[in-house]
Amino acid sequence: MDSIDKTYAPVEYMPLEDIERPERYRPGGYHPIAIGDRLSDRYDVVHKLGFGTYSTTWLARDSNTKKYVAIKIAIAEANILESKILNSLALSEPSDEGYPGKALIPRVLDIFSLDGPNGRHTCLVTEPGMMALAEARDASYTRLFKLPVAKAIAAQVIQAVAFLHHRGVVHADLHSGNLMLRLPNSIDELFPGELYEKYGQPNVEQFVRLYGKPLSGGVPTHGVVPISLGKESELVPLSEAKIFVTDFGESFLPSITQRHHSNTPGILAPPETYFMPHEPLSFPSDIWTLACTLWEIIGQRPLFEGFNPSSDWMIKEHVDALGKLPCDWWQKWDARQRWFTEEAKRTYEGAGRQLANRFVDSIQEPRRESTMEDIGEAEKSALLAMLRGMLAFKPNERLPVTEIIESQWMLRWALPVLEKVAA
Ligand SMILES: Nc1ncnc2c1ncn2[C@@H]1O[C@H](COP(=O)(O)OP(=O)(O)OP(=O)(O)O)[C@@H](O)[C@H]1O
Repeated sequence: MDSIDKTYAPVEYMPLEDIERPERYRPGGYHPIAIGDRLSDRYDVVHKLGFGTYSTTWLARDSNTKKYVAIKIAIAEANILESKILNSLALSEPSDEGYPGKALIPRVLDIFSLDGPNGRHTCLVTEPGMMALAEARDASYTRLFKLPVAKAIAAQVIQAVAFLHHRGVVHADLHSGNLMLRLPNSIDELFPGELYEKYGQPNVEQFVRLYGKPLSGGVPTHGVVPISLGKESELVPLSEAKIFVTDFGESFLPSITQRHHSNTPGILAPPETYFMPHEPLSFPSDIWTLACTLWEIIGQRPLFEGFNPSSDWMIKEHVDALGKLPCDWWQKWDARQRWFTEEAKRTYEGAGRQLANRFVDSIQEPRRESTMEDIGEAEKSALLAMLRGMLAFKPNERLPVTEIIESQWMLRWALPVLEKVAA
């Protein structure tokens, strides 16, 4: 979402695990919701699905259709471009033929506004997901998907990006927290009481203001821990390896909007954000982030690592994995001597991990240790060739998605598995 203040207010309330900070229920912030609320005369709030910087998302039962929906309630006065982009993607265009990725973008089922103590909030109604891929991995000890499941998911993410780029849209935040496993339709057969029996009653905790002060107006009395509808990543069967892409809050059309910054997590941001800050970002920036995200879907550890990393640390990661930067960028990078000689060799012997080592540490060994299928030699070459093409330093040298979708890895190893899911 564009131009929204991300700063956090000082701590005023007891923090609660897995619940949004109550400080963010303030004018211009979240809208207070309680389980059982009826929204827009139609949707009964049954549970909470999650929260982010710009919104809280609730599971509700649509009294008209008797189906469950996700209602994303934006912070007040937010400029919601997300619904405009989703609505335009939903329009039928003859050129969409041959883009299966269209089915992987959520349809906006309804949109309405809510007025409350913190302002006017746009509410976006879409299909509810089971859980984000990131959540399935976080719930798992191995942090791995079975290999066929990972391949089927990766193929769908590529198809989704192919459709978005075909329609002129850069997603701009393609991480595994924004890729959602689909819920089986059978969930709609459960009444809310049965849903609670299966997944547990909402876990509701009281918000407590520090120093015995009363809650500020606009803060709900209770917070709700999000429901867990899914399972650990390694338990996801191939039949459930169906996804959709969420959170178009960062998305933009390069033909209309000049975007120079990336709000995607630092470990996924492309190097042009550091070296070409005056050039607008475009489709290749999605391709870099897509490569990092495909790696995480197939492996156990991120491709590039860092905890709250500085840009210099990230560039060091890129050079370790992929080799020396193009000459002009190398000269521009003042911090290079902290880690490298002028030939881009590490100043400390043994330090630094190349792409091939990362492939072993992150993908092959963890898979073997978890007694899961690993990747054979021919597939490994095809996968690494595709990823290397996606990770070209200069954005204009990166593979476009039209070539990724036709890559050996996609055609020979990923799509055939995806076809089994559809069958
Ligand atoms: N359709 C959905 N089905 C299930 N859960 C959802 C859905 N949409 C959002 N969520 C949950 O809500 C969380 C926040 O949603 P989202 O990332 O879209 O919000 P945001 O405010 O734009 O956040 P940020 O930009 O900080 O990621 C997600 O991580 C997910 O857990």
